[in-house]
Amino acid sequence: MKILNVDQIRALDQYTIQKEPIAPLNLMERAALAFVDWFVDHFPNTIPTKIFCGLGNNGGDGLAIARLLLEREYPIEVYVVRYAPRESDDFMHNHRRLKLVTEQISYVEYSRDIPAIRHNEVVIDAILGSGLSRPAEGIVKSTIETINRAPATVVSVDIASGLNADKPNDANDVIIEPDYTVTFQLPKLAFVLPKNGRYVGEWHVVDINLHKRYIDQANTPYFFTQPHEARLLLHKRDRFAHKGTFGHALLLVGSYGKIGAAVLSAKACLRSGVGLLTVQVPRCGYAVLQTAVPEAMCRPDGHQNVLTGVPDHGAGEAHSPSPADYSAIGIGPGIGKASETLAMLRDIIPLVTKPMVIDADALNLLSENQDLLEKLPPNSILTPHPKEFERLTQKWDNDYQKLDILREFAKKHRVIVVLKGAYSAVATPGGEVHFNSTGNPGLSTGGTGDVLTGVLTALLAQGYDPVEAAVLGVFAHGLAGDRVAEQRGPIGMTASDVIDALRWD
Ligand SMILES: NC(=O)C1=CN([C@@H]2O[C@H](COP(=O)(O)OP(=O)(O)OC[C@H]3O[C@@H](n4cnc5c(N)ncnc54)[C@H](O)[C@@H]3O)[C@@H](O)[C@H]2O)[C@@H](O)CC1
Ligand SMILES: Nc1ncnc2c1ncn2[C@@H]1O[C@H](COP(=O)(O)OP(=O)(O)O)[C@@H](O)[C@H]1O
Ligand SMILES: [K+]
Repeated sequence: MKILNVDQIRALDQYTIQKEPIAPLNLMERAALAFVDWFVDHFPNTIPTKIFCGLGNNGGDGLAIARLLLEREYPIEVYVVRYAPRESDDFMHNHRRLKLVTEQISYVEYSRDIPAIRHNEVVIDAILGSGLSRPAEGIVKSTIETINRAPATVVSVDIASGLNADKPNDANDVIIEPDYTVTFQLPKLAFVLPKNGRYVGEWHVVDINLHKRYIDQANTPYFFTQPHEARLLLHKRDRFAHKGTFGHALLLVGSYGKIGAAVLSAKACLRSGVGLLTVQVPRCGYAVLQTAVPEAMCRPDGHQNVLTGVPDHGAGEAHSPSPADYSAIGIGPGIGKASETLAMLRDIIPLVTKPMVIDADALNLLSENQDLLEKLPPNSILTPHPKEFERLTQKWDNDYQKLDILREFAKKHRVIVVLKGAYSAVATPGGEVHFNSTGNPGLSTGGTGDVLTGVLTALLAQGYDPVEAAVLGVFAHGLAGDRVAEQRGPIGMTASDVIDALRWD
């Protein structure tokens, strides 16, 4: 699903009005109906509901929503926040229509007009929508502050009043902090950015049938991965497949005290469909790995505690792993930053020609030795969390600047970057960013990143296109986390649970 900017959303509305064609007022009615369908599924018509409307089309939506909810016998009170002398045409139409069915419209011009809001009430916020052009001030600001202080449940129409849909807000902007946002047709970029969490709440997209042709043709770097889109990426298995069909992965993982990371990534790799798996761990991890992951072959490193890439000659290993023997290589979980391990990276990276997966301390070593970035095989997948990404690049002032840095980095180094977190962002060398739709805060626990490395390495080994591997792998990893959260709640989730919950159908 595409994420469009405000100008494009406005153009999409106009395109729909002209090409469907549909009168603007009827389009507003369709939007209000879609909101109301969602609302009646979530709130019974016994809860007192206050609707705050601005004077633009978001306010017009609010008035239409009020009328439709009154028809459904919701106890509604309507407040029009009069911040300006002029209303939009469709606001005025809906105002007239609403006045035919209720006397209950109040006008908020001064602070004393703002009603008290109690805890058992619902507030519908239709003050300002995507037409926001400046920070909330005066009576708009006071109303927003009152709503934010109130103990009620708040639902924003389209977008929280005061929140910019596609650019940063100022630190002292006053913005509605809703429990829910019900948005029209497509998500806004603001919804997937960490700093906006409290200004979005739980968000839902409702379909209002805006014109598909415009959406199909619209240019945007931003996408939101939906379940059916991820599922389309999944390779079907041939009835006559054999284990050679699904590639041979090599994981270079673990150090003394972090062999668990090696085990987690290895298990996840096997649970993600790889044909064969070899894991190289320091000698101290040999017995652990052979016991915990019997399906994997294990190459002990020559070093007792850290990876050096030099084989353990005592174990009959004559050669360092030759990258050409493997269909994909994953490096990083638990490896630490020993100088011998850096030397291993320096040896191996220039020899690898196929895309590889780079995570954790391998990323940190790259940050400190940026010349290595130039040597990465094109389309390699880097999986930093925000701190690791900052070390690779620079500090950012806001989430939008972070996205610019992310896209620039992926383009410049011709790599795929999975910037992890809620709505993990997969940036491609072509400049696109795919935000993931699965996952939950239960995944914020040690080892889940190691699991992701195993998943992605398995997909590359099976011959997935690297961008598709990243989008699909991140989606499946988050979905596994969602399954665990559903079964046992998010709080007690472990990385091992996530591995067990991986499914590929
Ligand atoms: N155009 C359409 O066909 C549709 C529009 N829809 C609704 O329309 C909304 C966008 O409508 P508008 O473009 O009228 O935008 P708004 O409803 O956000 O209002 C914009 C108006 O408020 C003023 N304004 C902006 N920031 C302000 C501030 N901080 N304080 C006071 N006034 C401010 C602007 O100058 C403009 O006059 C969407 O969010 C959505 O709710 C939906 O009905 C779907 C269809
Ligand atoms: N709030 C969240 N919502 C969704 N996914 C999350 C959230 N917090 C963390 N995750 C996911 O959990 C994983 C954590 O990875 P990482 O930070 O590398 O952990 P570790 O290094 O302990 O393995 C990433 O895939 C990330 O996207
Ligand atoms: K709003």
